[in-house]
Amino acid sequence: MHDEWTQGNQFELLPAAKRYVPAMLDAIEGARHSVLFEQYLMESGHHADLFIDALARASRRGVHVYLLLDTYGAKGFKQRDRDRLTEAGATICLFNPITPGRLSRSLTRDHRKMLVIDHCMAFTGGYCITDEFLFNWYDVVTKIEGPVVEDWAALFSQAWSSANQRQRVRSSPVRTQSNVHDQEASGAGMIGRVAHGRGRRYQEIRFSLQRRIATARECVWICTPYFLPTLSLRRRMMAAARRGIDVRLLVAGPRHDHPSVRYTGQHYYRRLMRAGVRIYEYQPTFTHAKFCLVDDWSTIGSCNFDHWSLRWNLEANQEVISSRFAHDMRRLFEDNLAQSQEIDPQAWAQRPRWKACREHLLGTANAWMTLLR
Ligand SMILES: O=P(O)(O)OC[C@H](O)CO
Repeated sequence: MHDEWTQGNQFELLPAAKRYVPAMLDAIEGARHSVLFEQYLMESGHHADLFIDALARASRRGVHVYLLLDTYGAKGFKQRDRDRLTEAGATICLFNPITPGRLSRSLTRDHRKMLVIDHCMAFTGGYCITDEFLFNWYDVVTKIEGPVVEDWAALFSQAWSSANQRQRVRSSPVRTQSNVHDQEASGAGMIGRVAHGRGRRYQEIRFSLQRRIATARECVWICTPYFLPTLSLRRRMMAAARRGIDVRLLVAGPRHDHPSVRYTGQHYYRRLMRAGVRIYEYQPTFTHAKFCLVDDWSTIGSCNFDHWSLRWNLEANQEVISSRFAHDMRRLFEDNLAQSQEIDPQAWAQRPRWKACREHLLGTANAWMTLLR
């Protein structure tokens, strides 16, 4: 079950849409039994069309296709596109319809991004299905094979059941035979687990990262587009840097899709850098990727490690313990860092006063709004 470690897995990093989109589409084309597709943000457009066409084709050749979409995130996914899928035989379920007058309940969103093929291959990462992701933004996905794929499927089924209790969609995701046991028996491959989060009720992704940082021996490298960290995460990053660990933070730079989020995150730069954390802002485009490396432990998935992810959302990340995968992750980081601008602490201290005021105001407002420590 998810949150438990399994052996005998294979993980492959697929940086940039030109790598992960064809890989996911090929996997859908090759599906024989089932496709489980869970996504937060899905908007009609060219990117969505690629997936709709592949999913509809799969459905027409008898593959069971299930889409679990977040109601809020899918508001730009047009009815005619939904019809194309359902007319081909796919089943769509919307997670947590907005309930007027029930703000707290409505804030819970399904932020996960996953694709599971025939219970033997899965994909997760930060990607969403909008044209920005295809043409302009940078993201990273991991392809997953091995026993841990069953845990991704189980997580999907759980969310599907809970969403359907409210909507009474009759069919349920099928289970099919997979090759996981062969792979497990072979003993080859990497150790991995699915870590998930359900708002404040269950925060394993958050605590897992914090535990790893607290016991790091060499490096703590974190990449997130929306750096709105909890106090506990900041404290652990600073403590690690103070005891000589190589702590680096890679965040989105000037091409941010929500500039105010960037300025809010900058509120924390001075203290982090004073503790020894090195901060980089990605330059070529907006990076929406979410992955971390702590020694030989890695995590990649939907979680932004921000208040929103931790307080309200359903999240899911792939965690891996493997020196081979850590090597790949390190190379990915190094490639991204080479395209980033490192913040110079002295130059930062001399930035215009109005910028510091802007960060302070936004940072204070954020702290008051979230009240999550
Ligand atoms: O919530 P995320 O991390 O999937 O990001 C979604 C887009 O940034 C919305 O602007």
